[in-house]
Amino acid sequence: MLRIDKLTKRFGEKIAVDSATLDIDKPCMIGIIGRSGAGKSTLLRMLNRLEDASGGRILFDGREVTGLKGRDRRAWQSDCAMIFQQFNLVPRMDVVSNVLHGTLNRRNAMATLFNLYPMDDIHKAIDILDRLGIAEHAAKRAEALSGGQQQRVAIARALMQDPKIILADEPIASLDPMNAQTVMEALRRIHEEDGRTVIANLHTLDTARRYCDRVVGMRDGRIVFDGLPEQLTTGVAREIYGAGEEFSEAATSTEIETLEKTDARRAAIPAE
Ligand SMILES: Nc1ncnc2c1ncn2[C@@H]1O[C@H](COP(=O)(O)OP(=O)(O)OP(=O)(O)O)[C@@H](O)[C@H]1O
Repeated sequence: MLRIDKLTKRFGEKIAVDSATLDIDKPCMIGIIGRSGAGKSTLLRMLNRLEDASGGRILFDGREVTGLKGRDRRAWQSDCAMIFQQFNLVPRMDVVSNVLHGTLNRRNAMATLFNLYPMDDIHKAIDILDRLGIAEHAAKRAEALSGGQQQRVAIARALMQDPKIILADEPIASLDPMNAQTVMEALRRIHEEDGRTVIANLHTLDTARRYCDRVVGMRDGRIVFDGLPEQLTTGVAREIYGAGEEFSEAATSTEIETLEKTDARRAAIPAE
């Protein structure tokens, strides 16, 4: 299905992604972990062709996408929709219009200029919002919604493109634990119910373990781990993060239960 072959990105002297190779042979949910600067965002941006590769290839269903230009490149970008940490919505625009923006690639300039959307698309947008549990907010301005709701609007906009792959760059990094859970559950459902592949950069290990079928670890631009969530032991995590004995998973957690456990443990320690 998706093959990444020795994909490399250089920024001057800096090698941000160093000969990354990945084979995804069936739809799945993949979490990419690694410390800040490991190359996770650059890898996703190359996959989506927001960034050109310096070397290597990306193949989807046997077709090379690394060199696509113009309309073909835009078609590929529709096939692998991207969502971002900061949602990238138009804050003052209503939720439905933000979702309909997902169809921009296939609409002509005049229709876009006058905000003319086919009725079918409007119904589809509302159905998607309903599926994500936020249809009641359809008429509100995006900026009036909570972070978790805004991220679900961004997911709805991505789904409007009917993508085969969803690339999520730190989708929950700006969210509180409750909203983070809702967004991760939405991404998981989209994978399970629609058979879409989801590749998400995540900064917490327990999120990767809990929601993903496969975890990829990056360090200094290289893929240093590619395995099942249960293989991601604390020792392996230390290797990926280049951390010592002081490395604590709970400290990086956004999962409600882990936080509660940590809080309970803290509460049990008598004050000095
Ligand atoms: N446009 C750019 N120009 C120069 N260097 C860049 C550029 N984009 C990324 N880099 C560098 O490439 C390396 C990888 O960055 P990248 O953002 O992919 O890492 P990351 O793992 O996603 O980190 P974070 O979690 O902080 O976003 C970093 O050293 C970064 O400074």
